[in-house]
Amino acid sequence: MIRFDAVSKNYPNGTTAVDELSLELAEGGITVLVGPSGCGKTTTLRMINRMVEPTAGTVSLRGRDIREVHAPELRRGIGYVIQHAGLFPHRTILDNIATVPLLLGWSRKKARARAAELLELVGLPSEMAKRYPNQLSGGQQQRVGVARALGADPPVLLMDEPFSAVDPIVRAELQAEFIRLQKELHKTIVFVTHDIDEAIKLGDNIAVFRTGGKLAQFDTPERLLAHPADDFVAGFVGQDRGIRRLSFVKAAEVPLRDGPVLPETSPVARARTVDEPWVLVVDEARRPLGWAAVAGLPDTGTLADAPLTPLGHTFSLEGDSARAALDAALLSPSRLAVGVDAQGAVVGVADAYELSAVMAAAEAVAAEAVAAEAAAGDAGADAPGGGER
Ligand SMILES: Nc1ncnc2c1ncn2[C@@H]1O[C@H](COP(=O)(O)OP(=O)(O)OP(=O)(O)O)[C@@H](O)[C@H]1O
Repeated sequence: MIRFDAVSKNYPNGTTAVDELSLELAEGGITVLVGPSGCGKTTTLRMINRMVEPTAGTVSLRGRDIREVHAPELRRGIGYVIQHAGLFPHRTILDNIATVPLLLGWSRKKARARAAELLELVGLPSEMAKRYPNQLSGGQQQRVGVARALGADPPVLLMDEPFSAVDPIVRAELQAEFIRLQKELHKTIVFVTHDIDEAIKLGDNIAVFRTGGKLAQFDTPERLLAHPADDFVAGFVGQDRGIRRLSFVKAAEVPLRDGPVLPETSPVARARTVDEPWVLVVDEARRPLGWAAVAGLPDTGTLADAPLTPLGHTFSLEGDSARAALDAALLSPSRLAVGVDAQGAVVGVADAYELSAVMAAAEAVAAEAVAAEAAAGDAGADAPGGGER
């Protein structure tokens, strides 16, 4: 859909910002451009909307060389979101979001109605419509930035480090919201970040750049972690890529055992018969209340009388990954992760050792997939950017 053919950008001072880039970005997917500072990510992004013109090569959009398209017309179909949202300080939030529809000649009423819809879409309350940007938090401003970029419902969205200027908690919220939004909108998104964790979380495909504007690898997150093309990529994706790979294993695939689970109505004597140092105490709906150390149990009474240590966190078999399960195990006082169903009821437990078995199984599946691809003789054809490249 967006295609780079041997594209280079050289500046008069001798800097090569992008060096012979050939890449094909899938329609309706999120492609993340990632790499160290100065490796040419922003330049690559801006060549898509002609804010930067290549020195050599061709960028095409849906098969059409973008040089043939008048820049303002091209940009109408391409939303653009930048790091600090870049909102107009003297316009209300609603008018900021209505910017593009107004530029397109929509009536003020229609543009504002669309802006109100977009405000809701990005998860902001309608009361914010009349405020000014400085009356919003950084995270809220970023949401407005996204809403504004969606103003004319462009099929393509370019996002340059949109979540980098906010704290880690807000950033995680924005990322989750962004994933939800994309499930609804199916835009073709090109997303720049220098953060490999963000790239892995958001990208359908990831292009890793190295300094000098060279593409080091273009692949799915799974393949990037499993098969980094060289030492640079391996170093960039980091030493803890084993743990990251657990993100691709569904928690539902984690083998659980029953574990030492007892209702709070159980007599403490019952907990002593369990051959474990900790028992998980649950309510009548099997929802976990906390861990009780068997050594610290009162002499008589029920588990409702026992001192409980908080769980840390549980993991959901419905939506979480094995990475969340491992985290839950590491934070649990008993070192057991507690898996719950959609109602929050305990299904079973697993320790870190058991979770490592899931990793081994996932590796075997990945190795099989690679072998099958190689056997089919088209190892490159299905990989992103493959095919006609
Ligand atoms: N107008 C310019 N004139 C000269 N060199 C430039 C110009 N714009 C960018 N560069 C250089 O081109 C290279 C790539 O810049 P670019 O902004 O694309 O990198 P980046 O990967 O987005 O970096 P960052 O993560 O730090 O934003 C850098 O070395 C930069 O200094």
